[in-house]
Amino acid sequence: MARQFSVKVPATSANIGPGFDVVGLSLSLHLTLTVTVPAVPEKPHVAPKITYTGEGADEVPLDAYKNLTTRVALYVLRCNGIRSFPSGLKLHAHNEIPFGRGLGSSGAAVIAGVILGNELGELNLPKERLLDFALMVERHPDNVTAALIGGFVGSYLRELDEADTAAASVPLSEVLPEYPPDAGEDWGLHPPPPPDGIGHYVRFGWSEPIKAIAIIPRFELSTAKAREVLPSMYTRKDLVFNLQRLAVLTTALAQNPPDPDLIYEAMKDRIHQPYRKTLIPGLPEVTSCITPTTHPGLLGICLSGAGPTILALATTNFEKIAEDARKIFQTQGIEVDWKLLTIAGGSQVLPG
Ligand SMILES: Nc1ncnc2c1ncn2[C@@H]1O[C@H](COP(=O)(O)OP(=O)(O)O)[C@@H](O)[C@H]1O
Ligand SMILES: N[C@@H](CCOP(=O)(O)O)C(=O)O
Repeated sequence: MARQFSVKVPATSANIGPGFDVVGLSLSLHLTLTVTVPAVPEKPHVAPKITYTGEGADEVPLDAYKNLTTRVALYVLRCNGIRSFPSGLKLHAHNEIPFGRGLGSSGAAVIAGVILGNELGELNLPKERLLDFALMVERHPDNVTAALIGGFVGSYLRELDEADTAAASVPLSEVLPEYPPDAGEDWGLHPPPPPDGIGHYVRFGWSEPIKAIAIIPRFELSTAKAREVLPSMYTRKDLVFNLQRLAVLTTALAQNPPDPDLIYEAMKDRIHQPYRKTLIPGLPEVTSCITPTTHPGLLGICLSGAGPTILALATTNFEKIAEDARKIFQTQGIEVDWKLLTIAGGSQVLPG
């Protein structure tokens, strides 16, 4: 009998204001893979057949050697001595996470790929090792860690020794090489495996009544582009501003009832949002005009990941908050969609 399983990975919102590259929150939109492995491998080797529905369906490659998720799976397999996908593999992806909006679509695709590789190779790798593989592709830990573990998660990258630094710094083009068409079983190069224990994390508490409103502009902004505008040096004043807020925020979001005055201020940022406002017209207006005073029920508001989505955390009044944000964006000529989301669990592998 063919083996069937599915892999379900949540969207994430990274940073939550002051936690740039440090914290992430998993949200109730998912990328789901449904996988079928034939009982008897087809001979000669048959390349995977991918079908795809949902967000990104008009642009995502269906060639397993070009698709991000399957390339990551192949990286995991090849690092573990398995040279190719099982012959005749079938994979359907259904994606609810919009591309390039700051809701962790690439992080979810990478985690889905790592888990897919682990399952196809029956490798039984622990979560910590799965994270190592993900960090070789997505090099900031906030999205991938929250997508893997679930909930409100903080993470850091271990300081590596010289050899591990070299191993972890290989270019992405070596981790995910350009595979020739029909790379199949005979393709030669071995990718560099990740060093052990790159990423470390902790899951914070989350106060049950807090929901997330994602206000999603109808344009894409690639994370790479939104990172290019950031400076490489910061003043001590700005660093301390963020550190003070992040220290308070991680506990404040677990308190019941949550304190809007504490959280609104603790979700402010001076490390990334001020620089990204040039790419997201309306960002400063939305984050400063919608407050717990003007919109009771609001706790805090920030850029989601690298943007352009805005994340508002609130306990009530969701529609008013979202519609007023929409009006502000409209004054800048930007249309938005919004979704009320809950905090999701981590990635899962389900039978059948
Ligand atoms: N499900 C997916 N399958 C394949 N590629 C994906 C998938 N999701 C995202 N990607 C890739 O990641 C890109 C978006 O990544 P990024 O710029 O980091 O934005 P974000 O992660 O904030 O959505 C997409 O343009 C696409 O190339
Ligand atoms: N810390 C990163 C997070 C990027 O998240 P994404 O969801 O936009 O990919 C950053 O702010 O660059």
